[in-house]
Amino acid sequence: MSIELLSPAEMAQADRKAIEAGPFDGMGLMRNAGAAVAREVLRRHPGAERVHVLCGPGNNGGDGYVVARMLAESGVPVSLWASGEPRPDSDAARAAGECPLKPMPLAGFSAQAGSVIVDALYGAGLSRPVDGDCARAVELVSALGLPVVAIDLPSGISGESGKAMGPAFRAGLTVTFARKKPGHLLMPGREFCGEVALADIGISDPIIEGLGVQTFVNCPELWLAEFPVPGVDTHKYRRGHVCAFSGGPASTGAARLSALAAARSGAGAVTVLSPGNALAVNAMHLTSIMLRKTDDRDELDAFLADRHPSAFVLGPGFGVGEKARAFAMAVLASQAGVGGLVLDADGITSFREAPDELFAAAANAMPAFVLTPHDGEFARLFPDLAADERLSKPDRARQAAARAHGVVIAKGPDTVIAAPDGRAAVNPNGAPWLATAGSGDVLAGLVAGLLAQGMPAFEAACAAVWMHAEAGVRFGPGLIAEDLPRALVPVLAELVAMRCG
Ligand SMILES: NC(=O)C1=CN([C@@H]2O[C@H](COP(=O)(O)OP(=O)(O)OC[C@H]3O[C@@H](n4cnc5c(N)ncnc54)[C@H](O)[C@@H]3O)[C@@H](O)[C@H]2O)[C@@H](O)CC1
Ligand SMILES: Nc1ncnc2c1ncn2[C@@H]1O[C@H](COP(=O)(O)OP(=O)(O)O)[C@@H](O)[C@H]1O
Ligand SMILES: [K+]
Repeated sequence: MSIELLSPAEMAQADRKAIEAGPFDGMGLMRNAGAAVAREVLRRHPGAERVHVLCGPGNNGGDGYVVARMLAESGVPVSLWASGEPRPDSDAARAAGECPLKPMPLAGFSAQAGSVIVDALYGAGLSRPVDGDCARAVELVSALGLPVVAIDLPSGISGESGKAMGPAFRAGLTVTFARKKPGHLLMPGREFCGEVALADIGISDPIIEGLGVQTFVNCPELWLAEFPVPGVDTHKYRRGHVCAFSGGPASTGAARLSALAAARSGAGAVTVLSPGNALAVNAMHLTSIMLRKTDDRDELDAFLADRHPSAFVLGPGFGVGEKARAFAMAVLASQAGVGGLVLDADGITSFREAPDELFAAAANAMPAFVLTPHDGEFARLFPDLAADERLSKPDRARQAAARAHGVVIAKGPDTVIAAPDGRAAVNPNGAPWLATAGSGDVLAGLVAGLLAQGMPAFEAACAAVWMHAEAGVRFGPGLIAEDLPRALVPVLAELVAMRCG
């Protein structure tokens, strides 16, 4: 698997273990890294009039000296600029020694149109905002609009969090090594990296597997083995029964979007649980989806005992207040074999004054518990985590999941899915077409649909987020939430084929 996302500390550990295991020493890895970058520069910019290689004092700069040497050996005009001397006796110093070009001080850096920039100032070791000559170089390159190839990460971007620590290069291509880092996928890092190319520099898969990495790219490889495919002898209730709670007569559409998505995901039966005064409007718009009057806790308990549903969506269009809290608590307390509760939107907001009550109920619940907050909803349940600027999005989601005793889907352009056991996945395939009213309701229904089919909560949440994004991307401009359930069909077909093939 190459879906692990390595933190800078894990990458340094991989580096050490690879050197111990051989055959490459630190210098060998650095030569491999530099060679991979030089290859990409030659391939992507064959007509470059000049390549300016900007080297920092650490190993990222070391990679830069290798690139400068190899490009010069290939006959490319190269200018070499350094922000400082490498530490004596370091691999970077050796790489500088092997380079026939003498670096010029970065303070004097200038470049012309037609040039390409190789950013080897800082990579994984960036520990504070870039300033001084480096910040000036970032400004100049951006003012000239020159193409940038970044080594490992664009200087100024945190590999851990994707945050811009002050000025940062905007690369067209970032070449990274062994595995991607969270900062390549998290915003705004994803924007600053441009295309990310992964190069093998001789760090083997068993070394990465031995690191115990807990952060992953969210892609089918992560959850396909758990993806539900019905047996030939199945029947509709065995494929799972999802229920979506509807709001009042003026806000019923959201629950129907969740219901439709759950049905498309493969749940065999779906019921909208509606207040009595909204039954008529719901009935007008439902065909294969069932409808049942559910006005209070007694009616809900009767339904649970009578129909043994498998998963619930509570929140989309539901309204904020005591009724949402009571229904959520009833589902979590159910001993009737309910597989899961997805709490979204108004369901989340209803607990803003009493999140601990919700989390305590989830701790003792039989049903799996999944929360699907966007940033605003996240801050309502976890104000301290939302305000903590030191946390990366995956760490914030991980802590929230542990506290909530449930899986947290922290939504946005870089949706993160986290489990209470510390696993986190960063979604790579989101697109802005998904930012449309009701899109989150569809996602909540998809998660419930997969839970109802017996998929474990973390995998169900990851699969739903990926499928939702994939459907949105493929549909593209003009997407509205109503389109998403239908747009899922080809995505589902491919997943089922991959799973069975
Ligand atoms: N870990 C690995 O497996 C490999 C790493 N390689 C390269 O090594 C890089 C990491 O090297 P380093 O750990 O030396 O780190 P960097 O080269 O990114 O940073 C160098 C040093 O600069 C200092 N520094 C950080 N931010 C600064 C700032 N804003 N202003 C001034 N100084 C600052 C830090 O103390 C850091 O030690 C990777 O990004 C990659 O390019 C490659 O050589 C191949 C193998
Ligand atoms: N810029 C973006 N790029 C990719 N996905 C996005 C972006 N903005 C929002 N989304 C996704 O769209 C959905 C919006 O959900 P939500 O905010 O709950 O909206 P609603 O309540 O209207 O359905 C989420 O899945 C979110 O991850
Ligand atoms: K860099």
